Amino acid sequence: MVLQLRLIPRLAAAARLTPATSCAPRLLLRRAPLPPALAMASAYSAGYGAGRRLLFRQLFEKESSTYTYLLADVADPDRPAVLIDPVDRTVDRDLNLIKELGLKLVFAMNTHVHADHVTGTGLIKTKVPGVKSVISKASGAKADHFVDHGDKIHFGNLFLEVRATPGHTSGCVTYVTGDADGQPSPRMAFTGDALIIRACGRTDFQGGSSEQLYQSVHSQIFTLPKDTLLYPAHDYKGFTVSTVEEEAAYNARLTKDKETFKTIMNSKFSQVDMYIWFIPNSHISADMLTLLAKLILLFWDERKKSDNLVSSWADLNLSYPKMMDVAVPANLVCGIQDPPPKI
Ligand SMILES: N[C@@H](CCC(=O)N[C@@H](CSS)C(=O)NCC(=O)O)C(=O)O
Repeated sequence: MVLQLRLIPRLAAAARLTPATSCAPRLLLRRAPLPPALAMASAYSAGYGAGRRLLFRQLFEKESSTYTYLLADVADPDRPAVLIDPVDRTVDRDLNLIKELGLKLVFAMNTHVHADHVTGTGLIKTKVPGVKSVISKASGAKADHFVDHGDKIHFGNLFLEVRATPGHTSGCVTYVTGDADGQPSPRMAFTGDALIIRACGRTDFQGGSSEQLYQSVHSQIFTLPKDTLLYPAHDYKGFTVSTVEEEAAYNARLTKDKETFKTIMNSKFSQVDMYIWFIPNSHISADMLTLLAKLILLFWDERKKSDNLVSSWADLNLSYPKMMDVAVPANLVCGIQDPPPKI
């Protein structure tokens, strides 16, 4: 009896029956099991009824804590797929998965020019002919296809809408699943580094602007339906997904008013500014200078705590990404130089 009860929900899922109808064993056995690929697709897809066509995977690259996203229309006979923010180090893993699932990769897209890892888009193009790389026009990077705010990227009967969300870099975009019948429900937003779960991307290089980032998130992400699933390009704390409702309530930086947000985002600079002012204006020994610097930092930390401005979640004390000098120039050309022309 116990065995039977355990089996019924599984069989019902395989036969796509609701639990309410699953109590009739006759019905359970009438339907042949789904072919493995389709059964897998429905287990990891979103949407309802005929719109149940999205296959979705979240993939992780551990050196840079980057998420790559795979989306495919498995109801289309060609099973067209897109990859968002692939990393060069994990290209083979991603392409093997795509092959195993019988998908046809059409677009390798970036949310922005990354500073902490080399994009996999160029490498993918050398391994899978016909794949087109995609990035925003505002990024200034090279690609096959440039997007602007409001554009749509179609793969089969699914599409992603492009929303400009500058601030982390001047060319950042968020890709959002379509708002139409047959598109995934709830919607899904791939925020790049504009929004990280309970945090956001830094704004201290690559044309970053805290003013712009605040505006971008509040106007382009927090205005999406509350149940929209948010998928960032990075996570450093072990989170995988959030929602608009959750981030609008609990994001340690973006729930603050704009001026407080700007203070949080620029806090590292405030410390640096103090050193820059202090050093040429002092005639004291190096030891004394170090002691004073420590006292200033201590005072600064205490002030932050007492102001209750920033929780440990929000605190920005970031050194430049280790790979920045390599990653940025490489990512401006799709992560890989074009092969020299054959003469
Ligand atoms: N330590 C890492 C870089 C960490 C970092 O700066 N992450 C960026 C996104 S990648 S440019 C960021 O915006 N972080 C915001 C945050 O609050 O963590 C390395 O050396 O690569």
